[in-house]
Amino acid sequence: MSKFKLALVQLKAGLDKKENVSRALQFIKRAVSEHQAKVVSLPECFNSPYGTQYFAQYAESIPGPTTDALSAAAKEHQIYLIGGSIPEISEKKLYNTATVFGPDGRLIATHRKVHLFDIDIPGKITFQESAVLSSGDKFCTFDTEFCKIGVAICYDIRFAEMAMCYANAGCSLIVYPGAFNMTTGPKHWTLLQRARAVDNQLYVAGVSPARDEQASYVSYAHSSIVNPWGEVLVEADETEQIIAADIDTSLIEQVRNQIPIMKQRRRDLYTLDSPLMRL
Ligand SMILES: NC(=O)CC(=O)C(=O)O
Repeated sequence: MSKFKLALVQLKAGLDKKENVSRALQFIKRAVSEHQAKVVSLPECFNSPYGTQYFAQYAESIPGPTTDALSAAAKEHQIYLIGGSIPEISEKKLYNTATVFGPDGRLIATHRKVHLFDIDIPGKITFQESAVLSSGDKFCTFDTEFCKIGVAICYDIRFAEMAMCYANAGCSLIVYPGAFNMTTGPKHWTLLQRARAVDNQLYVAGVSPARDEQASYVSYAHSSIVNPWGEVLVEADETEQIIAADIDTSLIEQVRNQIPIMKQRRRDLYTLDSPLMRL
């Protein structure tokens, strides 16, 4: 059983990459000083605007200037830092990639968005990440002294199977840096976080960029933290801010004992074992 403070930084990312990174660092400092956070997450594409036209222009290799800054921040504040995501370039391919740094500043995990955001809702939104990005082909979990944590990015949240694999691997919390939009966000963003939390009886956090009405892609924002009952513990509005909540792993045990779906699974009828999760 353990308890720790998780803080999410709902950052407003603009066109100036250096400015985005430097503001992210200021917010990380505040998350620690004002909320005593032990785990901090930034949003999807925190060092660039979100959009297929931006990925190549803002892409960096990992390690690179942005992730070097994250590593130093994690070490300075002695926290686990989930670096939202950044456009990554590797061997001429572009990825939407999250990095995770431990309290010693070491890169302990990376996640390349596995499910690319390709949708077409006529008259509302058409988006095709796969026109520019390549998808990742690995899952991402990391261990802390508090619990095991899973990371996935935005559209990945729509795939219940992935969250189940993370739960099956022992995660107590799944963090989704994500930038839902003004069409799908109001309908699905919080609902999906609550659904993944209830399906798996664990904590779920969604961390979004703040809304910028002038941007070509307008983020819904509303970062939130949901408990294993599927209750929203804290939810941001659309503005730039930090939200934080206690993650208490004893509640997971309690819920799983009271509603024991984890033990009642009919594994003779279906499988949850991904080869990626044989850790
Ligand atoms: N931006 C995304 O990756 C996902 C999204 O906005 C949605 O699923 O809706």
